[in-house]
Amino acid sequence: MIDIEFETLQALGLSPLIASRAAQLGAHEPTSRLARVIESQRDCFTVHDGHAERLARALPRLVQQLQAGAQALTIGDWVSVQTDAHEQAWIADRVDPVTQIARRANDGRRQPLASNVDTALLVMGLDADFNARRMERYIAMVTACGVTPVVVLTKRDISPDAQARIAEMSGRLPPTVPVLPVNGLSPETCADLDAWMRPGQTLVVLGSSGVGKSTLINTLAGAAQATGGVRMGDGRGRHTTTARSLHRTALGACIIDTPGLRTFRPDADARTLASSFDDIQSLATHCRFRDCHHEGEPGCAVVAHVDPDRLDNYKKLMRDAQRGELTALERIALRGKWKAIGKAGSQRARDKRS
Ligand SMILES: Nc1nc2c(ncn2[C@@H]2O[C@H](COP(=O)(O)OP(=O)(O)OP(=O)(O)O)[C@@H](O)[C@H]2O)c(=O)[nH]1
Ligand SMILES: [Zn+2]
Repeated sequence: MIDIEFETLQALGLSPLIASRAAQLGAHEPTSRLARVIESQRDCFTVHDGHAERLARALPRLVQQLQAGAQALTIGDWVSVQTDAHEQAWIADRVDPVTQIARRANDGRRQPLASNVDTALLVMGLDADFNARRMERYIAMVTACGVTPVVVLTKRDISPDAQARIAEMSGRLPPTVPVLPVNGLSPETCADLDAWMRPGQTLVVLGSSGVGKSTLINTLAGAAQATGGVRMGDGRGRHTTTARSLHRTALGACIIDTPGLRTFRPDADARTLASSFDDIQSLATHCRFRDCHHEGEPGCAVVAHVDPDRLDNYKKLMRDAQRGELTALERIALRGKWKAIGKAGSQRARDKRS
């Protein structure tokens, strides 16, 4: 069995659930240690075992095993690391993640963004970046992964439309989703986020490029230096967001930085995605017709109470997700059908002209 120093590793986000899963990993080697992936490059990882960080590669056996399950190692994963005779560190096993945020790449492949995350800080600027629809999609994506969404609206100090935009966002989201307007540069932001930053917690920061993700992390982690905490992921004291990295914060939580993320295709089915629109779903039970499409039917409770743009966004997300659930063959058949319809249409147009 692998040796686990719970207290030491809790500072890196180890929870009792992950520790019990890790305890079931076979220790192939006496040198095996539990560690967390705190930075991921292309095929090399920085892992931290609570004492020191080091570079490690994954054993080809593990890479193949993960690939077979459409998985890959990613930042936040807990792994067992062994050292060979040349002092090279190898990742031999991975603990099944408790949560994982993933998206679908354009080619349909599953792309994990971060593992073992409790809370996602969904960062959006109150300036030109502001887009409530995109925020709803972020919320659906992380909720579907079992991660708690917290909306962080940055640049409240410099945006003339801040008040109206804060009201718009809080007005259309269900009250279960916290909306926090902040000035990411101000240390007061730490207090606003206090509730999600307890020791053992892991947060991920998601949002478009330039919205203030790094600024927020610097503010949250910066205080760590004052209290003697360790800042990880970047030994040079300068922050770059070309790769993902995990940082410790003053309050004991870990926080994962990601490069700007504008578009994503959620990796979840329609029903799972719908869970972040439970306001719509519970209102739908009050519609007069059981199969109401909320498109102007009489006695529709949804249209009467939900922001119309939010409802549109919900419908679009459901359509996208259902499309995503089609198998490759079904997609080809569907494309063939549309092509045939298009051809028939242009033939009709030609017939008309001649
Ligand atoms: N006034 C003000 N400026 C902010 C705030 N948040 C971020 N900024 C500024 O916005 C710019 C972009 O912030 P970053 O933290 O680099 O943005 P990012 O999201 O990490 O960007 P990427 O690394 O490209 O993904 C910087 O000049 C910050 O100083 C805020 O709340 N108020
Ligand atoms: Zn209805």
